Amino acid sequence: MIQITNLRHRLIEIPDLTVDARHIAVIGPNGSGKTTLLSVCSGIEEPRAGTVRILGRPPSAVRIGWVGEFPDRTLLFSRVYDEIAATPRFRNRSCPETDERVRAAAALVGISHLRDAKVSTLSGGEKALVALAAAGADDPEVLILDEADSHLDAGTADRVQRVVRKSAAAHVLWCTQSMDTAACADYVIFMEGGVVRYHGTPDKVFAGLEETCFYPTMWRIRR
Ligand SMILES: Nc1ncnc2c1ncn2[C@@H]1O[C@H](COP(=O)(O)OP(=O)(O)OP(=O)(O)O)[C@@H](O)[C@H]1O
Repeated sequence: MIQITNLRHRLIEIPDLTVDARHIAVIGPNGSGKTTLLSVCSGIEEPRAGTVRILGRPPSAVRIGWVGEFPDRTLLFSRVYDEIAATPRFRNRSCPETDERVRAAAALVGISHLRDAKVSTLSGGEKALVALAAAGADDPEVLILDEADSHLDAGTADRVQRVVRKSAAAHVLWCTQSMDTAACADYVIFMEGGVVRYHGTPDKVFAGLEETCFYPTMWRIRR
């Protein structure tokens, strides 16, 4: 469960929000506060006021896998293998266990062939996949993805969706500009001007967005 109480940070103001769903999409216009909300939920930033509790704990006490929008800014190592191995190594896993985790995470994301590649030689989409493999390499309790699908072709974005759905994480918090992706979530949070304008099941949230550009294209076609 994710519980937000009296949260204020930059433009964000969320008095009270409790979400008990696994796959949560965060959507809304540019500048509405989506990344800010994800940063606070991941523990990257401490909120100015209020609290976030995930699985009953502050984010700093939760094992979180994070994939940012610009992997170029977050990938730390020059070799793909070392990037994926970083989390298990930081958690003092043994070398054989780390190796097993790296191989499994790379295979799951479909980048086994890139394990020994240099990060600098990868495309933007491949870097996003490396970041996803790294985020999932040490059994995160919560996966947080900030527009991780923004550089991916449709096929790769689909693969990422499938990988994320297979993850054993208790919550996947995913900010996306693809309303078709958001429509597949269990729960949707629509932000506008720093406040949560709508939240609930996709049916409920998109009912309020039917006349806007935020209505899923696939739903519009099917109507
Ligand atoms: N580090 C920062 N310091 C001050 N203001 C910031 C910082 N990061 C973001 N902001 C401001 O907070 C507001 C919300 O930004 P945020 O990145 O959370 O929006 P967003 O909904 O994720 O936008 P986008 O869809 O464009 O990525 C913006 O007005 C932005 O200028």
